[in-house]
Amino acid sequence: MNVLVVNCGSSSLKYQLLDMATERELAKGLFEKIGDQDAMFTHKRPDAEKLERVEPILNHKEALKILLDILVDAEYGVISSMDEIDAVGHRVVHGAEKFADSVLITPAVMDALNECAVIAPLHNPPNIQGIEACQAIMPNVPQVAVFDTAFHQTMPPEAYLYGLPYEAYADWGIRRYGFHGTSHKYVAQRCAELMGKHMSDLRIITCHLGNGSSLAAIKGGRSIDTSMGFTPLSGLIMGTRSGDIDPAIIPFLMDKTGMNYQEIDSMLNKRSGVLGISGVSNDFRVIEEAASKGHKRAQLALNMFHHKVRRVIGSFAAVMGGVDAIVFTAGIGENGIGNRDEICNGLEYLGTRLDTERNNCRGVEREISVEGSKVKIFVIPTNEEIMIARDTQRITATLIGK
Ligand SMILES: Nc1ncnc2c1ncn2[C@@H]1O[C@H](COP(=O)(O)OP(=O)(O)O)[C@@H](O)[C@H]1O
Ligand SMILES: CC(=O)OP(=O)(O)O
Ligand SMILES: [Mg+2]
Repeated sequence: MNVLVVNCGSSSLKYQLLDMATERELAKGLFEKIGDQDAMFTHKRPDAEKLERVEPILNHKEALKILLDILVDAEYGVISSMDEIDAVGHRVVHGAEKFADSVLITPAVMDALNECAVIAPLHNPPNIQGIEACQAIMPNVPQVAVFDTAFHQTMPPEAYLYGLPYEAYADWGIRRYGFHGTSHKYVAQRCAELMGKHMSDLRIITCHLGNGSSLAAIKGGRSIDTSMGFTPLSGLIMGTRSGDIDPAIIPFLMDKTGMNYQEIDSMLNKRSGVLGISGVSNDFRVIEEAASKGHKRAQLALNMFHHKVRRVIGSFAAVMGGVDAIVFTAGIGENGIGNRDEICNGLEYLGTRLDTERNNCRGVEREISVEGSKVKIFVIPTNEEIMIARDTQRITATLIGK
């Protein structure tokens, strides 16, 4: 069975085509800056030259058309006709309490996704556009939605409820949902495999540190707490998102500056985080470069990020009654050698001992704690796509008889 995995961001589309008999990656690629005149398209199959193009791409539907043309292209293609795509799996960021598992997309599911879009305005609308575009182009191919929120549905109420009047939850569904669940689940499973243990015997803290960042406390294979909340805005300080702030700051700012709630929302989501603190960039590579040249606010942004990650690690060790392993993943977690070093510096009280030699790596799967460290530390490149493809196969297998 060939599964196409589609991950639509606000201005990007990442894809992978996988042969599920062997879980082999047939092709993968990325569209960036969709909507711009100079949108970028990169496509790669393991045995061929990488294709890179810059061209105007209007929207996600157009990106999907280009993608399907390339998949059957004589030079860069990997299948001879679109009939060889058996199913499509989509990343959907917010599924609220409606979805504790992946689902086959039906008209009723689409209605539910549209309802959830209200609480994930940055993420769900592009996810929905991606699904609709695929339905228009491949009307007979089954589509599956895989939710960032699903893995965290095991959190107990004391972890997911906010200290608001109970009606906020009962009437409006206001609670912590948590995100990046597919990534947290994948790296926790790999961590258990690398340790030669069952997830049920382990307490793992997974650190997904990318443009959006979140940590999860995974005890006995279940997410019992996570740093993101009702939306992906809360928790750690991120690229452009503030992370946790005192909610009283919002009415205070509205009163003092005359900003309306849309302006506040835009400030918190797009102009805050390490970008807002450093004034330099949301990209950690650029911030590190500036800090190394003595830019004080760039260094401050890095210090704040490390401090906040350490703070959450400490609190998650507390809620799990200890920790057996810490895993770093996503762009910064996989590549940020200095970031991992700074974060682990001061965690020794938990029983962690980072090996600086082993930590000198990027994008590889490896243990980075010293031999015999009581708490193991790992770098594990995430693979949300394989998780999405596996769920898509599981859910559509009987339907398409493969
Ligand atoms: N070598 C590196 N060192 C530090 N940070 C890096 C490195 N490579 C990538 N990153 C960071 O990873 C982040 C993007 O992570 P990623 O997981 O791809 O995010 P997203 O999926 O949210 O777009 C960027 O902020 C980038 O700075
Ligand atoms: C949920 C979330 O924050 O996703 P991303 O990191 O892709 O922005
Ligand atoms: Mg990501």
